[in-house]
Amino acid sequence: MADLRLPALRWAEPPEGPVLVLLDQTRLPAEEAELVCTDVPGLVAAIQSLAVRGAPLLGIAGAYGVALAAVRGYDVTEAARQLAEARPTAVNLAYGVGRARDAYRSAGGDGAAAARAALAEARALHREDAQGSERMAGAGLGLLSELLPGGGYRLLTHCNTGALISGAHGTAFAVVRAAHLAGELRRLWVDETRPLLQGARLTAYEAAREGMPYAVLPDAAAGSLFAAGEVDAVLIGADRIAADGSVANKIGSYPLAVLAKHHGVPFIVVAPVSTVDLATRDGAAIQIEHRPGQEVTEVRPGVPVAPVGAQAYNPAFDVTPPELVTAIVTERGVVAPVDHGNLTNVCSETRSSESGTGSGMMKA
Ligand SMILES: CSC[C@@H](O)[C@@H](O)C(=O)COP(=O)(O)O
Repeated sequence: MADLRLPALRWAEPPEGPVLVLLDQTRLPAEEAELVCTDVPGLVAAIQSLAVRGAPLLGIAGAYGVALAAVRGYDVTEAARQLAEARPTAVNLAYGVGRARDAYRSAGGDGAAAARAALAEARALHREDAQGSERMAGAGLGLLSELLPGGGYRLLTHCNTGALISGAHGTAFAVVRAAHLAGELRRLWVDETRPLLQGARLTAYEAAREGMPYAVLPDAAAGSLFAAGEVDAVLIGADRIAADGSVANKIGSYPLAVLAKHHGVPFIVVAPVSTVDLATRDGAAIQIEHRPGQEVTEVRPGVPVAPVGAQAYNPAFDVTPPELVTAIVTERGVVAPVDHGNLTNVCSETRSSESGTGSGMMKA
């Protein structure tokens, strides 16, 4: 079964008024339950609790959140500010919020027509994400066949990057899925992704629904897997890519990049151009979200594993420097991140170039 029974997110207009309906990711895989957001504080809470999460979907949710504020007659500027600040690392959130807010302002900044413009922009972003996901899947599969001509890939992924974070099949997971559909996926290694288990709970859920050959491993077991020669490539998504090609992604991505380099394995980042932030100079300038210590000291909310009062270090993301990244797959093609001109070029490509799914490294 290819697709989720419930979409990751949908706009609905029941008689009581428009709402944004989220598939509550905190309850997966035990149950597919929806969470209905009627206002911006509710959506901000859903973003912060990770009921809705993953960089591309945060952008889409943020855009719909602005539309929700607009159609319900709230202060759109303030709503946009609250949404954009809900989580700091994934640049897509501020990007999606900004697009809907700008559309609202361009349509007069008040009233029904402006609200319709914000909603239309959110829907456009949602569609673009779906189209971009398909292009990344094609480009990523092309890259895999170039890098690993023998086929039969054993791929390692981290966190969750599939249909749960996308209007289609996601970022890195869309490439894995394309490999599976092409009959070339021998094994998907799924990092459990401590502490919130996006891999064990969500990626395994998606892989199972797709009928993939997959196995979950503790993050700390990745080294032994590389040492045993069981990994052909690492595929991850990104929350923000700085101008120098540094990649912020879920905590635990950087150690995988170091392992991949040590073992001569390609480390591939799959992300839409909206994740590239040319205004952030380098990795050191990326703001990393730090989350409550209880996510580490408790095995689940209210069930402690560490002694009472234990301190915790709980960054949600880390930064992988460009020299450890083999390639960045975008919807506009594949770039080598160490050459700074490549990222600038791929971001400034005209939309007409988006029809291409070429997997060749773009020249700076
Ligand atoms: C979904 S594409 C890339 C990233 O957003 C993803 O890998 C990730 O790190 C998500 O983190 P999360 O804290 O679950 O929102």
